[in-house]
Amino acid sequence: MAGIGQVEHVVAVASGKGGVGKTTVAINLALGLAARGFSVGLLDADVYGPSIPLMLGISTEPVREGDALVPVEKFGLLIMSIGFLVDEAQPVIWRGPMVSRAVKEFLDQVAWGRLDCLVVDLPPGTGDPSITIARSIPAAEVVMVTTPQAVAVADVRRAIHLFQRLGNPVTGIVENMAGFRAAPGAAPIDIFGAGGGEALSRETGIPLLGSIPIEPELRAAGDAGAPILIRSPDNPASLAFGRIAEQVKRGWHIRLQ
Ligand SMILES: Nc1ncnc2c1ncn2[C@@H]1O[C@H](COP(=O)(O)OP(=O)(O)OP(=O)(O)O)[C@@H](O)[C@H]1O
Repeated sequence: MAGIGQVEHVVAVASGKGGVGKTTVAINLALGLAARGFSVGLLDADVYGPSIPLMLGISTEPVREGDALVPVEKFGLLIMSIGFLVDEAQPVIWRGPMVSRAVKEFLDQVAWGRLDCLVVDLPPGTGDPSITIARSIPAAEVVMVTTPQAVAVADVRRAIHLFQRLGNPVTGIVENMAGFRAAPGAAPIDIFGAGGGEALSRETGIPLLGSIPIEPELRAAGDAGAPILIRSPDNPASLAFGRIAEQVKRGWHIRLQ
């Protein structure tokens, strides 16, 4: 069956600005949930820079069955990306209404079937696609990704207010690119500052789900199309993603009570 009618939970991963690691968090959160026994889909709705096919090393294309688009399977996830449908070398220059239409088509036409959770990688910021998804799935919970630095936190604050105004619960904050350790046990160097996620959590009352260190292996894993949670499950970043997946799962149980 096409659409998200049989999807139990939708987690939309958002950010206030680009390049903070939203896609990296979406991928590893999806894998962390799958590792905990859930059936998980991953939707790359980043219309302006769909990078999930590359970051997961996917070279196959989704097939059509009638009107429905069948997701590609990799690393135990069902995956659909706007990147499958556009030419890699061409810039995406769609305007607002087209973007909203494309996102709606994704939501309506992808044959997700029954899923415990669909993780959605939103475009950065608060543009049309983010608003379309938020409006189309009022029950989608939003997880905000930020770096520890004050300017990223200012953008994320604006994005949090937008989703809340649209009625989507913002259920967690993930701080990415926190302290870099040159060697295990070495003191962290706070390249992008420190404490932004915690401060934002205190200010907004939204729980900080976890903090991901700057990890060269994480960047290399993304470039190689082999996510860190699969490639190096014991890496500190992988362990942090595991704890974040655990927190997301706990949130579902708490809300059910
Ligand atoms: N904690 C980290 N340590 C090292 N590299 C990281 C970390 N998080 C993300 N990266 C790298 O930073 C780059 C940007 O990450 P990513 O594509 O996930 O960001 P994004 O917020 O989704 O960007 P976009 O604005 O394109 O949506 C990627 O090369 C990724 O591998």
